[in-house]
Amino acid sequence: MSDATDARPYDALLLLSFGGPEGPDDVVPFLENVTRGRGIPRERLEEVGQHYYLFGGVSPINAQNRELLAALREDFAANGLDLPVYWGNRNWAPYLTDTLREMAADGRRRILVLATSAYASYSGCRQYRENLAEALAALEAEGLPVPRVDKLRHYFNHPGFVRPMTDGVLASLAELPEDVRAGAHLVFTTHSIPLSQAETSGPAGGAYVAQHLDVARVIADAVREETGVDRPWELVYQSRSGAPHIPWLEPDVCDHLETLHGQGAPAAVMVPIGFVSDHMEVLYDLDTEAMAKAGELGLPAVRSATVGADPRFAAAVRDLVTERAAAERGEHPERCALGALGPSHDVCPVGCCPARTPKPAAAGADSPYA
Ligand SMILES: CC1=C(CCC(=O)O)c2cc3nc(cc4[nH]c(cc5[nH]c(cc1n2)c(C)c5CCC(=O)O)c(CCC(=O)O)c4C)C(CCC(=O)O)=C3C
Ligand SMILES: [Fe+2]
Repeated sequence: MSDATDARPYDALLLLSFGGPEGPDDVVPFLENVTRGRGIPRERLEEVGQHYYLFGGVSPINAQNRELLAALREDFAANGLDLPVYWGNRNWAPYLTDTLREMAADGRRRILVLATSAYASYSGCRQYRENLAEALAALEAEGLPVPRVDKLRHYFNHPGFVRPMTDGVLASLAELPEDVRAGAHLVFTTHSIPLSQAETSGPAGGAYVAQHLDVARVIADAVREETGVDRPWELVYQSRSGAPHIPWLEPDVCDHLETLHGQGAPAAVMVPIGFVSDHMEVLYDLDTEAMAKAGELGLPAVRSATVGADPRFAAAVRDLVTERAAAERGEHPERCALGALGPSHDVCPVGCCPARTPKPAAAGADSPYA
C-alpha cells in the first residue's frame, strides 16, 4: 500500500456531483440545467418533474453528498491525511465553477477530483471532464490562477465500493420471507444510456456494460459463498430517457420483473450497482415504480442499499487518493481491484467515452490544460 498520509503533490480533493433541487421552485430550473442542448422530449421532462414533486421538490442527492463530505473529512482526519475536501456540482448549487473559484482563491493548485459516478460513460466521466474544462475556462477568463485538475480512476471494482453493496444484498435477502429466499434472483440495475454511448464507452469501447457485469459477478459470487446458495442474476437497466426511436440499453427493470414473474421466479433483490447513493433514480425508478410493479405481480421484492457515506467507501477514497498521489510522485503503488478487469487507467486517453459533439475536456490526455 502507498503511504496513507501523503497526498503530495495534491493540495485538495474536489467531490464532483450531479446536484439536485432543494424545493419545488428549484425543479424546473434544475431540469433546464440538466437538459440544456440534450434533445430530451418535453413529455419526458414533465414526467420527471412529477417524480421530484412527489418528494416535495427535493432530491436527496445534495444531503447525501453533504454526508459523504463529512465522512471523507472524518476519515482523512482520523488517518492523518491532511487534505481539504471541497464540493461542486454540474447542475445545482454549489456550482462547480463557484467551487473552483473558491479553491483557486484558497491557493489550491493541484486538485484531485472524485466524481460520484463509478463507471466509464459519457455522462458519468467525460461530461464531468467537460464541466471541469468549462469551469477552468471561466477562471482563466476572469484572470484567476488556473489549478491543475486530475480525476481519480473509476472505482467500480474497488473493494470499499463493492463490499458495502455485497453486505446490502445479504441484508436484503434476510428481509425476504424464508420460503422464497433461496430462489430469489439478484437483479443488478444501472442507468440505461444510449446504445451508441455504451458501445463507445471507455478507451476501447464497451466499458460501461463490461464494468457493470464484472461488479455484478463479484457480488453474486460473494453472496453465493456466504449463503451457500447459487442464485440466478441478471444486469438490467432503468431510468431510460431520450427519444423513443433511439436505442438505449435494455431490458428495463420493470419489464424484467414481469419476465421473471412469468418464468416463476419466487422473489427478487434489486441491487442498484450503478449508483453511489439513494438519489431520485433509486427513490423513484426503483423504490416507487419498480416496487409498485413487483406489488402488482405479487412478486416479493427488496431493494438493497447503495454505498452512500459508508465509512468503507470513505476509506476507499483515501486509498485511491494516496495511490494516485504516489503514482504522480513516480512511485509504484499497489492498486486495489476486485473482479476480472483490474484497476482502471489513471488518465483517460484521447477519445475515451467520446461526446457526440466534441468539446474541450479537462483531466485527461486530451485536456487543453496542463
Ligand atoms: C449514466 C448516468 C448516471 C449515473 C452516473 C452519474 O451519477 O453521473 C446518471 C445519474 C443521474 N441522473 C440524474 C438526473 C437526470 N438525468 C437525466 C438524463 C440523463 N441521464 C443519463 C445518464 C446518467 N445519469 C443520460 C444519458 C440522460 C439523458 C440526457 C443526457 O444525455 O444527459 C435527467 C433529465 C431527465 C430524464 O431524462 O430523466 C435527469 C433529471 C441524477 C440526479 C438524481 C437526483 O436528482 O437525485 C443522477 C445522479
Ligand atoms: Fe441521469
